[in-house]
Amino acid sequence: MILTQEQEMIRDAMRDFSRERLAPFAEAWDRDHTFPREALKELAELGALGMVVPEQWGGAGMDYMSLVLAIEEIAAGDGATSTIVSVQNSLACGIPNRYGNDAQKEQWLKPLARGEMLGCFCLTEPHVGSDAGAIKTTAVKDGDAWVLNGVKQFITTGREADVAIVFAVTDKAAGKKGISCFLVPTTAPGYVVGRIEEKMGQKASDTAQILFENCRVPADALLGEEGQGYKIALSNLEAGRIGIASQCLGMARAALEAAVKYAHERETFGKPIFEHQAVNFRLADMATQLEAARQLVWHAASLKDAGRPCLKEASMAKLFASEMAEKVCSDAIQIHGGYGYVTDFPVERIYRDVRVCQIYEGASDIQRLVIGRALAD
Ligand SMILES: CC(C)(COP(=O)(O)OP(=O)(O)OC[C@H]1O[C@@H](n2cnc3c(N)ncnc32)[C@H](O)[C@@H]1OP(=O)(O)O)[C@@H](O)C(=O)NCCC(=O)NCCSC(=O)CCS(=O)O
Repeated sequence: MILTQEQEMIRDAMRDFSRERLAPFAEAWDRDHTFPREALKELAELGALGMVVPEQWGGAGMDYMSLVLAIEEIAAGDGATSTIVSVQNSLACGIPNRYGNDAQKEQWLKPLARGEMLGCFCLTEPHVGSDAGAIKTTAVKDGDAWVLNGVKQFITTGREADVAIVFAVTDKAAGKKGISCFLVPTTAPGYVVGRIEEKMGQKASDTAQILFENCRVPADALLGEEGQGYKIALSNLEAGRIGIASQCLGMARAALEAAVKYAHERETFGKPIFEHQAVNFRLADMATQLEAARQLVWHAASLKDAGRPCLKEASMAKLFASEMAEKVCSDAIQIHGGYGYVTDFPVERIYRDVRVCQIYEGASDIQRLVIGRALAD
């Protein structure tokens, strides 16, 4: 697939930004659990927080291909920042962009797309992850308001967000068709930030448990139709999964580049290890797997840009890219030997950061389930 000149320019600008403003700080942010607020502000100025939202609604009006290129570059600098950016674009902006009315777009989408606000996506619950249709959080109509009660789990940017997109049951008898979607300001009384998870990686991005304790929002907080929530969640996870797959490309590329550099510097048996065929072949396999994943991601993004269905292709891209990335990052550690296992080199952090890509926004086996179902059609 050949990129347009404009797409190449976006990629190059993001690459420069990532090298200067993300990569040099990623280790310290990880160590100190620092939320990258300043970097996000700068990314907002570059239009990277609402890339595919039309300009009319505060976005950059770009295509999905540009978004995946940007996410790859951001992830190459810092995996945690790329998660925040991916969730912001695909879910926090993606859902109101697609389902919001004009008033909701004015109030929420514009500041989200400009990056003046951050958003989070509250679907998963402590006992409900893959089986998303089984959520228990409720929203009950009370006069002119909705009152939400329940607990959401593993919410990216849950503590830092200004607005949450929340899925709750409004009609228990209707099953999955009784789930609705709400825009909840995080300042609403009853939006309570619970535990902040202590994670294996991506420590610069906050992952929170969110409690809804009689959280009262006005009637116009309902996003889309009552009962449409499950469909809204699943249809946007499709774009979310392309975003996660792009992150995998960036992190795997950073690990590959670190391994190539180290292989040129490190000598054994009288020559750089790059010249040992065992190492060179390993690097060749890593580069090939990475490129194969990139083609899947670009294919899914190009279908999305063409307005064509891409549920299966998005799942294929996420499945392959996330499993590829863990293997490439593991191989990068292997090439570094003992130095790959300590924090002096970036591959240790990247390996920890990339692991969750096989889990969030639909675990690998959920992607297999979606792909398998498509084979039956
Ligand atoms: C496991 C599942 C795939 C099971 O799905 P279901 O069988 O329960 O649902 P379906 O019957 O397939 O679909 C229900 C309904 O939605 C419509 N639908 C589905 N997909 C799309 C789509 N891509 N575009 C448009 N519409 C769609 C479908 O046609 C049905 O409509 P009708 O009823 O026919 O009218 C599913 O539960 C699943 O994907 N599970 C995984 C959930 C998941 O990924 N969770 C992660 C959440 S996010 C996270 O972890 C962190 C977020 S963040 O980083 O903070």
